[in-house]
Formats: sequence, structure tokens, C-alpha cells
Amino acid sequence: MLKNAVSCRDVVVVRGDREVLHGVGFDLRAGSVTGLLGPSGCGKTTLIRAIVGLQARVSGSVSVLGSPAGSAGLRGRIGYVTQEPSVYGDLTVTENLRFFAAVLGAESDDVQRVVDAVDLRSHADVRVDQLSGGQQSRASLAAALLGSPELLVLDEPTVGLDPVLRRDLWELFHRLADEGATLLVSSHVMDEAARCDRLLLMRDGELLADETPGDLLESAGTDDLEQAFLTLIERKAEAR
Ligand SMILES: Nc1ncnc2c1ncn2[C@@H]1O[C@H](COP(=O)(O)OP(=O)(O)OP(=O)(O)O)[C@@H](O)[C@H]1O
Repeated sequence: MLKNAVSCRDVVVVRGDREVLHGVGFDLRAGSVTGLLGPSGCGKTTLIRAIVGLQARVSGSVSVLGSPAGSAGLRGRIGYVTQEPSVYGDLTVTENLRFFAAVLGAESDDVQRVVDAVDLRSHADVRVDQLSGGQQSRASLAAALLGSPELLVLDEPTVGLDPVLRRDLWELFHRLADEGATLLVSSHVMDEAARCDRLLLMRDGELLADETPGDLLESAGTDDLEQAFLTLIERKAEAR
């Protein structure tokens, strides 16, 4: 098994006429849950798109499961959930998942497994356009879990979910990691950071920290992750 599922070195991305990532480098250890945190517009989605191979104008190196990001062989090995629902509104949850399972070549009993995993059993036969926003997000997540991908990249998967569901989903993320999957989960919400094995903190297209939550708190001398992030920003500004 690879030690690192993802390795990024000196990643620079230009979007429009602006450089939005300015030389980002880090590794994602296989079998871990890493949180990608930072304010709106700091470049989280851009970095995620570079990892899943969808971002144009990327320089530096992005290696995913031992291959360059975007390699054809990676397609079935990565599950990617965007901020937009990625399932069809006019199909039921089960119909969507059967369709995606067929496209991916996943076993048909995998559909039941992923419906259970995201706790959508009671709505499995409801059309997606009749589900709440949080239920639609869970349907998209279920589609990404089909075929048990080795790398799961989730862009704000818990937005709009209640605390009980968020807790359940984080438990699911750790269960998947215990089974060997690697997860990168972006979030705005600092209280989710504590649930990660490791944190990547971004600001203005740069990585401010790549640490465990415990180390981050210790180095900032606080027991509050939000405060730790602010302390890091202040230190960075002073160092300039
Ligand atoms: N299609 C685009 N063309 C040009 N610039 C873009 C495009 N999409 C995003 N950007 C810019 O790239 C930068 C990073 O955006 P990105 O979507 O990666 O941020 P983010 O951290 O994911 O934000 P959020 O948390 O709000 O989703 C922003 O300054 C944004 O304005």
C-alpha cells in the first residue's frame, strides 16, 4: 500500500487572469481523514479540482494514488462530491445509484450498502427533486461511495445538515478511513476541524498549516481551533 495517497508539490493554479494557488505542497497519508479549511475564496475548491484532475492551468506536481492527477486509470478509484448535487432530480435515489453503479461497474448490492451508509433508507424510492437539500447532498455522497473508491474528496459535505447527521457522517468518514480509504474533506466550519486526523489550513491561496488538530492548538497556545487559526494568520502577517 502507498504511504501517501496524494502528494502535491509547488502547486500553482491560474484562474482567469489571476494566480489563485501560489505554490502549495503537502501529502495525504493513506487511510487518514484530512480537513481542508479556510475562508471562502481561499482556494479550497481549486485545490480539490487539481487533485481530482479537473482543474486547468495547474503547474507543479500533483500525484494521486501513485499516478499524475487526471490519469485515466484513476477515474474509478476516486470519489468526488462537489458542492452541487451530482444526482438526477427526476430519478429516485435508488434509480440514480443503480445507474451510477452500472456506469462504474460496481456490484448491484453496493446500492443498498451506500444507501444505508448515508442513512437514506426511508427515502430510497423518493425522486431526488423531492428531497431536502441535506438529503440531496447525502444522495450525492452515496453515489461517490459506490465501488469503494480509495480516495474520497468531499467539498463541504456537511453543509445544511443537522448536528446528529453531521456526527454520523463524520463517524462514517472515519470508518471508511479505518478500512483503508483516504479522505479529504473541505469545510468552512472550524468545529469540524477537531474531527480530522490532520488539518490543512489555507488562506489566500497559500497553506498556512499542515498539522494535527492537537499540534495546531499547542503551537497556538489555545484550546480553540478558531482562535488557533486566527493566531496563525496574525503570526504570518507579523512575519511579512
Ligand atoms: N471560474 C473561475 N474563474 C476565475 N476565477 C475563479 C473561478 N472560480 C473561482 N475563481 C477564483 O479562485 C479563487 C479560489 O476560489 P475557490 O472556489 O477555489 O475558493 P474556495 O476556498 O473553495 O471558496 P468557497 O469556500 O467559497 O467555496 C477565488 O478568488 C475565486 O474568485
